[in-house]
Amino acid sequence: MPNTAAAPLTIAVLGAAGRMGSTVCEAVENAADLVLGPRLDVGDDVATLAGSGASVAVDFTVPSATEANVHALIDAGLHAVVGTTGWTEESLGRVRSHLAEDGRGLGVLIAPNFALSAVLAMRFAAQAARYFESAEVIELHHPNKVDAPSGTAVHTARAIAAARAEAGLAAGPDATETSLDGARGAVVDGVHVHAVRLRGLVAHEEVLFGNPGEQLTIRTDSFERSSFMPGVLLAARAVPEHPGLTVGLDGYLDLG
Ligand SMILES: NC(=O)C1=CN([C@@H]2O[C@H](COP(=O)(O)OP(=O)(O)OC[C@H]3O[C@@H](n4cnc5c(N)ncnc54)[C@H](OP(=O)(O)O)[C@@H]3O)[C@@H](O)[C@H]2O)C=CC1
Ligand SMILES: O=C(O)C1=N[C@H](C(=O)O)C[C@H](O)C1
Repeated sequence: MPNTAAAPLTIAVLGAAGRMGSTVCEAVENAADLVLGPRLDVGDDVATLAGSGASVAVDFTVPSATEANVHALIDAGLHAVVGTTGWTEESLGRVRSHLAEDGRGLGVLIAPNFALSAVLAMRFAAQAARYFESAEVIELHHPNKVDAPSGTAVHTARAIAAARAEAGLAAGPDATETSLDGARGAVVDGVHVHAVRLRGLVAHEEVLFGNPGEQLTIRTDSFERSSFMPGVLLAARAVPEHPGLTVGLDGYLDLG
């Protein structure tokens, strides 16, 4: 929904020179109801955003910087939309506490993936998880990606694990003895996650489910970073209306 408030929302961008940050700047500039505010990169002080006219900041930086950025944004009185990966239950908890202590009703959205196809894939995977003996996640990305496994894959695996636990499912069958470390990928809450890095890829994920005699594959593909922009802009417009911490864009969508 476009922002129809009297004053257009001014959006600051952190990591503005990066692959995602530069795409966000372009998308904001092309949105009639939004104004592009300060663009921050390495070495810029987030505190300068206080009084800059920006009310929302979008962060696509690096996992090692994003938590400090969010705390600084809260101190500066800005709502935050965060796509950067690397969040843990502990770091999310610290943001939740900071927002409660701050008491100004600021909103923070932290989402591992803003592409609608990925949001739906995560939702469908969580729904399917209870019905299959086996579940594994394969994420496939461009080779310049700094982290592995992807934030989306971690989020997907955690959701599958939670749904399996709720349904009382035991660990998936696996009698393999590995002769090389890493052969079975990383294990996130009991779910195996495999990371592929390949030139030509952008951002992709397959969630594999298996039962005797049948399989289900859920796949999402982002071929271009433009795929993330409708979700980022939706979040930037909506975050002032969602005080507190929200994890996942589905928290702003009516997915039923
Ligand atoms: N949620 C989603 O839908 C998506 C999430 N992502 C995630 O977004 C993040 C960024 O990805 P991507 O754009 O590809 O990465 P890039 O490396 O292209 O961009 C990151 C940018 O952040 C800058 N930067 C690093 N530290 C800081 C800091 N402290 N303050 C401000 N800027 C900083 C970097 O500068 P420099 O290069 O000079 O270090 C760089 O310009 C990753 O965590 C990625 O996983 C990516 C795509 C979609
Ligand atoms: O670094 C990327 O490119 C992406 N990062 C996010 C992640 O780690 O899940 C989202 C998307 O997969 C693209």
